Amino acid sequence: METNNQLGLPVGVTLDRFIKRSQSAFGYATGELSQLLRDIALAGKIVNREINQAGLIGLAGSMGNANVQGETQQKLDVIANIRFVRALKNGGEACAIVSEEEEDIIYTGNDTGKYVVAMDPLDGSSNIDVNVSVGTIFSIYRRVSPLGTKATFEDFLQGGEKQVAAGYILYGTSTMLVYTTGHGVSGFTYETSLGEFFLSHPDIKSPVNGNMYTCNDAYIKNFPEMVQEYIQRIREKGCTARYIGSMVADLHRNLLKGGIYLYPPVPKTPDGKLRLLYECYPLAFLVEQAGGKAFDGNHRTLEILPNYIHQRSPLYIGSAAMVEELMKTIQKPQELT
Ligand SMILES: O=P(O)(O)OC[C@H]1O[C@](O)(COP(=O)(O)O)[C@@H](O)[C@@H]1O
Ligand SMILES: [Mg+2]
Ligand SMILES: [Mg+2]
Repeated sequence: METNNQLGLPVGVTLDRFIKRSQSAFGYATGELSQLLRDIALAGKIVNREINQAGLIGLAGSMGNANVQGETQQKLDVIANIRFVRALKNGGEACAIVSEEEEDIIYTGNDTGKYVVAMDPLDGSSNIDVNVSVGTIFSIYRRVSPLGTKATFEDFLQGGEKQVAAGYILYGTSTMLVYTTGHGVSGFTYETSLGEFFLSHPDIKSPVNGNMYTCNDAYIKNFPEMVQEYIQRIREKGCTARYIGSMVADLHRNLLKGGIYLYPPVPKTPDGKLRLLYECYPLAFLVEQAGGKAFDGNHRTLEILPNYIHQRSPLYIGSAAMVEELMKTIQKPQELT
């Protein structure tokens, strides 16, 4: 029976039992982080149900207004945001939230909460109405501001290496929760009739190499020259292209099968499109924990210093050997000068 060798727990164990065992094994003994992970899983179950029935319960389509990113908000972007904020408020462990869907810090009223959460409530919004996989991404920090006070920007701008937990929920052919607390990566599959997440992917290790690259082909001609050179070279080596357009779904495939996801700076988004706090950092933490790598073209993603809660960043992430080869290619001209 395949087990999570660090905890010795078999496939099929419930998320709750896994969290309990992790709490004692990895010393986050006071239980608040465990409860926070449970609150996120609970909100994920509710959002899963609403995504599945969106077309029946009037949740398809756009809200008609734009979020802080200037992107049109889909109804499910807003609903997912409401569900996660409510679950974190009621859970009591998070004192504040940064969400893709809201400009400012969201105060939960739990000023004694030890944690702050940055989240992308619904990732892959362009795919919502066409029944293609979408996701939720979350990142958790222990606050640095004093307990009992209002959280501050500093609590969110600690840098990717200060994350205590991160992960995603993938609403796909099956619904999965995949997360890390810095002790490896485990995946749980949601069993709808029992309403439970069960361990299905213990100790996920990303293949060192892969034969898939993932980027929006329409933008390639505007990619940095060396990135274009790298893509051309791996194509000639037989790499195939896969692009769902929902980062969580694309990353999950590459995490399990091997591959590289690229979202370079392009004229439309010169700083990259993806958001550092609730897309790049959490996925970089998770991919590194699975043996992969993540860069912005110059720096390791987790070492990028944040200065704004909705800051964007280029992202190259995936199988270690593929990302390393890309980094060497990007840095080659600099070495030659
Ligand atoms: O449409 P593009 O430019 O290819 O961008 C697709 C990327 O943008 C995203 O949709 C951004 O995330 P949101 O949907 O949360 O805004 C990623 O999931 C996806 O990889
Ligand atoms: Mg997103
Ligand atoms: Mg989103």
